[in-house]
Amino acid sequence: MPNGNIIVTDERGTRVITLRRPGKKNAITQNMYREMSRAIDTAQNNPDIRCMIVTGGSGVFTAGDDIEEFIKADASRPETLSDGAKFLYSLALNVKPIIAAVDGASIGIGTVMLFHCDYVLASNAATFSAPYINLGLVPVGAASLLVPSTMGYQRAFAMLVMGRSFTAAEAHTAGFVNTVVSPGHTEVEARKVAREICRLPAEAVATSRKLLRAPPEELTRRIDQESHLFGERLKSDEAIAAFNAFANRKKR
Ligand SMILES: C/C=C/C(=O)SCCNC(=O)CCNC(=O)[C@H](O)C(C)(C)COP(=O)(O)OP(=O)(O)OC[C@H]1O[C@@H](n2cnc3c(N)ncnc32)[C@H](O)[C@@H]1OP(=O)(O)O
Repeated sequence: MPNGNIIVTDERGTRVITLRRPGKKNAITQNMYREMSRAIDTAQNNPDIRCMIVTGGSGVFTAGDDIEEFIKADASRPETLSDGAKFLYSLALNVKPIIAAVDGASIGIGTVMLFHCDYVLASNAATFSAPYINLGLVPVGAASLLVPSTMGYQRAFAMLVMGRSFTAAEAHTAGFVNTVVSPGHTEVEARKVAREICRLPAEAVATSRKLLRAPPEELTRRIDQESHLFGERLKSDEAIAAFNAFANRKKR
């Protein structure tokens, strides 16, 4: 069932996937993961869809996984969070170019997702972090493979092990943002990039893209390894203390 927090529209060969949960900074629930997976999976064999755009609209990309769901999840049953895991597979197995439009904060899975995308536009108000460490967790989504291979070990260490945030300019220098634009302009620019891609010969795009990317089986193997460790970490004292601190932060 569509939940209203993910809006999917098809526009002249481009599927636009919009996260819309403004009251929660676009934090992603398991339902939202399901909707995003469906949008990506159903594009695979649809010849009318040439590329996709993922956007959070203006002001924020996403605050990452919904931490309230982590708190509610039964740590002995990691499958309660399995839609997130399936979404990572959808990204790894996707064969069509994805353009990301990032305006504002991109946190956790929001940032990891970008390393599976093909073209990333950011506003100069964008920030990028993957602060798994601050929650006592470890990276997911093949981040431990893709992040160092994209921007080098030391920058990856700062992001994934130290939990540092990157500005748009730093992300551009690090190589995972193609273009930095003014706030409020990421979607317009993403549509221009989409039109450019849609004009290219589709089969040659698909084959060239495949040559550039890590093999899907390598990505899914790393996703599985990370997910196993992530499941272990979810039960840890460090993670439980961090989730409770987030839940109680406004009560103090
Ligand atoms: C496997 C993948 C794992 C991950 O993705 S790990 C990363 C998880 N995400 C985070 O650690 C980020 C947590 N959120 C924040 O740090 C902050 O928020 C922001 C910096 C994004 C924004 O701060 P501010 O502008 O002060 O807004 P606000 O009052 O904190 O948030 C507005 C409402 O949004 C809810 N919210 C924000 N992020 C999340 C989240 N990740 N999960 C669940 N809810 C979230 C809040 O609670 C609040 O809601 P209410 O107004 O009802 O109190």
